[in-house]
Amino acid sequence: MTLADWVAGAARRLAEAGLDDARREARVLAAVGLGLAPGAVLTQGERVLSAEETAPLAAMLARRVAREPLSRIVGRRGFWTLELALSPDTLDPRPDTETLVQAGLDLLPPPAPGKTPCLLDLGTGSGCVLLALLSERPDALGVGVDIAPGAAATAQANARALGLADRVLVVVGDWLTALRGPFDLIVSNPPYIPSADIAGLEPEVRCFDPWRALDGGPDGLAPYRLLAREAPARLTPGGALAVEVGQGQDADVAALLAAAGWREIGVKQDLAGVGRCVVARGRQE
Ligand SMILES: C[S@@+](CC[C@H](N)C(=O)[O-])C[C@H]1O[C@@H](n2cnc3c(N)ncnc32)[C@H](O)[C@@H]1O
Repeated sequence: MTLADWVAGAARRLAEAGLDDARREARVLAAVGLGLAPGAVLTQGERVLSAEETAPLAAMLARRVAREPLSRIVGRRGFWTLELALSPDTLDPRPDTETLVQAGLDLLPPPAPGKTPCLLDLGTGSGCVLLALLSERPDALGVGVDIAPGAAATAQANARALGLADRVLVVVGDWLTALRGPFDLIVSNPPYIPSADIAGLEPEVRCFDPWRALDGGPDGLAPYRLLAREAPARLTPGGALAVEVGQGQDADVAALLAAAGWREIGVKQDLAGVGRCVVARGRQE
């Protein structure tokens, strides 16, 4: 079988499995499985594949037909400027979450001699948000918290692989329970899907992202209520909070922060113009 034959057959099976971009995905699977640059799949179409080459490709194709996301099959995801490892306990980081990174960077005080900004990322998952922030701010230290030990281990491994481990502490914990702070910036992309909506999500999400990374309680807002109540005591005076929100949740989250006494509340939009992130400052004193 040639590479072009394999790609054509894989694209057919992926289309039958309901994937929109089946041909491109088939090419990516072939490139990853054979260790080729994506363009080489097109230029090497006549290459004859050996049985040693087609067996792992078939295994990868079967996983994608079962709607496992490509990033999980490959085990890695590009986020911000970083390349991150994933594990079954981590959410697959989404491009929209880069809005939270930018919001966090905008809220931090500018670098100053003798100052070490301290950041906290609640529900760190792969560590994507925290590590992106630290990669941009070499003067800062960061703590990542996750309730899933496997996620915390992956975040720590990502910190090591990116050369950031000496500025990162990852702990297993339940939100703010074990932490006193104070932090200059708290960021979080908490689970925010209303529990009853999870069953209706795409298979890539409901079958492969961990349930704890999705379930935000009956109305999806439970983690924001907790953060609105408990985060102020862990911030430096004038310290800031930035949280990612689901589509349509920005006004509700802004309102519950306002009710809890937060100041300078604002909404940041993602590239599609969706209110994706709510920012606020804690007490001045
Ligand atoms: C939506 S995911 C975000 C992961 C990562 N920050 C990202 O943006 O890709 C939410 C994360 O919160 C974690 N989590 C859920 N409940 C938690 C809790 N009670 N305390 C700490 N972390 C929690 C989940 O394990 C998951 O990693």
